Amino acid sequence: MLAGSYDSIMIPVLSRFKLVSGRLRGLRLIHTHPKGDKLDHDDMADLALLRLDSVTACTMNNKGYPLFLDTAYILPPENDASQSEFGYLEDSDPYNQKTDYPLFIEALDDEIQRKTKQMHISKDGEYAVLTGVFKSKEECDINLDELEELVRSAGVNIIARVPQVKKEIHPKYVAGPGKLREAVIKALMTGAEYIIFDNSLSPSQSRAVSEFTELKILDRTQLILDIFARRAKSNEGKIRVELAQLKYILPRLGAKDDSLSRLTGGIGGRGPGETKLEIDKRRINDRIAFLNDKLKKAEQARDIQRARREKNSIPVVSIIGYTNAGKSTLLNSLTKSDVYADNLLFATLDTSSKRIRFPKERDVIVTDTVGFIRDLPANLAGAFKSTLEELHNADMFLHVVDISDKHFKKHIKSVEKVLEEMDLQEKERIIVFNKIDKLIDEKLDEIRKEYSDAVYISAFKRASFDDMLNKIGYYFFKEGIEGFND
Ligand SMILES: Nc1nc2c(ncn2[C@@H]2O[C@H](COP(=O)(O)OP(=O)(O)OP(=O)(O)O)[C@@H](O)[C@H]2O)c(=O)[nH]1
Ligand SMILES: [Mg+2]
Repeated sequence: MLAGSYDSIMIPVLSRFKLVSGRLRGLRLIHTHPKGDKLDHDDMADLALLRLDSVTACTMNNKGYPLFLDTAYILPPENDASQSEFGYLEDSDPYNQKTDYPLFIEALDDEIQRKTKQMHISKDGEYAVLTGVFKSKEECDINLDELEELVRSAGVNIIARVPQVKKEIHPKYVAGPGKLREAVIKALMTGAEYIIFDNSLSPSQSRAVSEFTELKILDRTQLILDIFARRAKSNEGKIRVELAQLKYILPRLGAKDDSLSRLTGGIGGRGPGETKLEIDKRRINDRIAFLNDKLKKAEQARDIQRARREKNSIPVVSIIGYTNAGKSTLLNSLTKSDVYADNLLFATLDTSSKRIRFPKERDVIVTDTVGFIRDLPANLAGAFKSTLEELHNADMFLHVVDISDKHFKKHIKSVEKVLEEMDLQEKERIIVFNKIDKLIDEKLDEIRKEYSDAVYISAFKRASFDDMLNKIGYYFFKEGIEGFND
């Protein structure tokens, strides 16, 4: 029971009635409209955003007796977007209600659950609605395609995109409140647990959006962190990821415990360490200090290792390139080894080094690296400095490019930008166009004309490596690879 003023009531946080995706809240709102209007825009917003079982406005006559009941409820989701989202009860006489309410809602809830499940292609896993604000339609498509790959790599399914093309971002909510509301409703309607922003959310935006909805909110940085957290294998890699996660969370800690648990949860609760609800800033700071200390020790160990390798003066070739270009696959076929490669972004997070032997027993060390990505969030760029710093020790880069990706030119640019930022642009470099098996001949010829210096391979087929190996051989030993594959 809530008492409001003449023209509004405040609905408190409904944490006692947990929101379960693809279901109704188990709560109906019946309230008076002293002014005599029927259900208005705000009522419908509450119905959708709070996912109430139903909302009823009761108008009254001038003596204060109930006159008319106007009741709306959420309809089960339809694949047809033009379908209405709400239904209305005919039952409007306050003194003669005919609806068996519990029965009606139970049936509706079942139907919503059934229809929501039908919309989910895969039975397992969680679903996300993607959103973001983009300067142009083109930027929107490219970024959302990539975000979709990232989300998929994090093991989450995508149910819808609700983007906004607009020059300016909304200072508080990033997307305009109307757009955010649309995304939230879409998520609730489709049983999605997440709303994922392509934009980076500042701490205050992150808090504002988390207060707007009970759904889990992630931005691109968090998503990448989450993927990193899953994949990091080495001691140092794990420390760096956890540090980046903690530093990300710290300024976002709000007053509300509830949003805190959602912020720190990450996907499937893979937040940093064992930190859950009870974390506070002090404990996070303690943990950061502890990890920094551990990191220093790990770095010292690595420097010793590296110094040892440098003494050997064996040429080092580093395989670099955009994420998912096929770097690890190439390393595997090149060195007949078994480094983890998968059709996921950031499959590789720790560098691995392998040797290949050129004729006359000359060795070359080949290293695999973490994939590049555009606008790597600043705190992450730092986190992976160690991985990329090894690039300074390389004598040559193989810049692997997935030419079957329609955005491959953009990927080349992103990689070159990172090289420039790291002052590595002068290093010897071979552009290796990979996945030629996925292209038709005409398209391949076209690209060959444009990039005549590049070599063309399929990382699956060693037979396609001759050109590349010859180039490497000539660069280091002034000699090709005649007899290399014998
Ligand atoms: N068709 C085709 N697929 C390839 C080729 N090379 C790699 N792939 C596939 O591309 C996907 C990515 O390969 P990875 O080797 O993991 O890519 P990566 O560059 O190491 O990716 P990250 O470590 O995530 O940055 C895998 O599914 C590979 O099987 C190729 O020549 N042809
Ligand atoms: Mg890899």
